[in-house]
Amino acid sequence: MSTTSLQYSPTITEDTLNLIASSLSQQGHIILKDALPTDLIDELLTTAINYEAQFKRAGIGRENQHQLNRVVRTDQIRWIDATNPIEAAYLCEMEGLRVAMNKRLFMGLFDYEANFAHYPSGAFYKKHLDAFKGETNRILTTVFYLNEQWGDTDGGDLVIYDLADQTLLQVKPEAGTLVVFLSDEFPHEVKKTFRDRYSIAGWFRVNNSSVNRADPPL
Ligand SMILES: O=C(O)CCC(=O)C(=O)O
Ligand SMILES: [Fe+2]
Repeated sequence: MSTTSLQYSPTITEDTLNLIASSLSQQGHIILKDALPTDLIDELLTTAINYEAQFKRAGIGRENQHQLNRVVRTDQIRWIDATNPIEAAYLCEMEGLRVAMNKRLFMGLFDYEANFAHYPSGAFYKKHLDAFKGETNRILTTVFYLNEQWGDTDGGDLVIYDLADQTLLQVKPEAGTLVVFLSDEFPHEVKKTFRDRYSIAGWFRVNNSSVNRADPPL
């Protein structure tokens, strides 16, 4: 089936979903190679490149901290547009993952937000956590890579640490690789890249009203 079809259905198998669930519950992270169909990867990469003009400098925290932001990260992002069939196909895959993790791990994941990211040569993202315990509705991070034939000297590795700052994993941003980890447990960084590096970063979230708010309100 064409990935541009409106009838797109998720392709991740039950076996793989079981593997993801058991790995998340035991280690809190998983790296999957060749996670999605190659024609979808190609179309996502083409989409990212074609919409280059819409990418904006990525920020962290408040806008008035932009100087600081440039020290922390130098990538450019564009939020996923669900009206584009290619991007909708990616969201459909992630929706399958969301439902499967809720069913297997009772995670209560409510929705998903995601952006394309472009790291031009020289770009990086210093070590950070995507979420802080009790302060966020981001629960589970996903990163999906779109880069064909990533070489050993191309840089741009994702390095994942534990909360004691020990290196756990080093991941090449190779097309088809999907990384999933608990957002508040794994500091991570993107090493300086030496060629254009394209990815989709996303976060499964719990319902906002269940975080940071008294229930019922006082
Ligand atoms: O692209 C990556 O490997 C990770 C990106 C990341 O950490 C983020 O966008 O929060
Ligand atoms: Fe991150």
